[in-house]
Amino acid sequence: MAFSYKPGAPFIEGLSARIESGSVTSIIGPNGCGKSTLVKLASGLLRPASGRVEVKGRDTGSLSARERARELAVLAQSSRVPPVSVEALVALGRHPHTGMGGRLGPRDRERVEAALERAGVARFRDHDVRKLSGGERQRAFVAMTLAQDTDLIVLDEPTTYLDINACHDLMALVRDLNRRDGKTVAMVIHDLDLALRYSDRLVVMERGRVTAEGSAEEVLAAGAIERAFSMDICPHERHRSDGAADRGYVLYPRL
Ligand SMILES: Nc1ncnc2c1ncn2[C@@H]1O[C@H](COP(=O)(O)OP(=O)(O)OP(=O)(O)O)[C@@H](O)[C@H]1O
Repeated sequence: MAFSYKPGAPFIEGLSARIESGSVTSIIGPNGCGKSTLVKLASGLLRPASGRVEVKGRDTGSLSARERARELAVLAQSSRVPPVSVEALVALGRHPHTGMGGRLGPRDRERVEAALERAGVARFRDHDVRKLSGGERQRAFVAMTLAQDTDLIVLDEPTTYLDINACHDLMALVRDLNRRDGKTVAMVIHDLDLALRYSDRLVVMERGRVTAEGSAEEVLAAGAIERAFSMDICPHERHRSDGAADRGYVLYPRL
């Protein structure tokens, strides 16, 4: 795939990336490497100069916005916070499915209810989204994407502004949506520790290119993360009382 913001100055050239069905995939890379551009190309907000984005083998460029929104739900980086209740926000996720006038039918209401419950925000249904904490608000937005009822969910920097507990909470929800509900999740994420811990696959980007793809072990073995960020990464394990091991990663700036 190729894409330029300015004519004659291709920013993305020869890019190819794959989000495996049934996986949680993190897209990582330094600021400005093109992660959000890739999300916008996937969501149809931008059009590639050449190449295509396929979802389940269908070229999304040939789909209408409504058809595309039934295939993939995208939570953009700076989602505006509308002055509505949590329930009304989640109902917006049904937009690609509702008929003329956008009125919700029984099935839509069922889906909204399920999404509120699934994301753990049903108790906030009547709250103004603007008055929620960062973590609660992000869950409300995830509920909105769930209401869209797609197999593929794309999250652009979902943990921005969240404290460490809210980050792990949200990642646990993402993993649960993947494991229990069979959602395929692709997310752009800056926190490498979260990316390495919670993803099945990683896509590493640098300067508009994908430099590595694969499991955490594979991209670490290839040295792709160290190269992209000029950091040294030291894995470490903590053995829990139940015998299981938690694996974490410590990153050191290269001297
Ligand atoms: N609308 C635009 N017009 C021109 N250039 C743009 C536009 N949007 C992004 N760019 C440029 O494209 C490059 C990639 O931006 P992008 O937002 O995709 O990076 P990113 O990897 O998501 O960065 P970050 O981690 O900082 O969010 C940057 O150099 C950016 O300045």
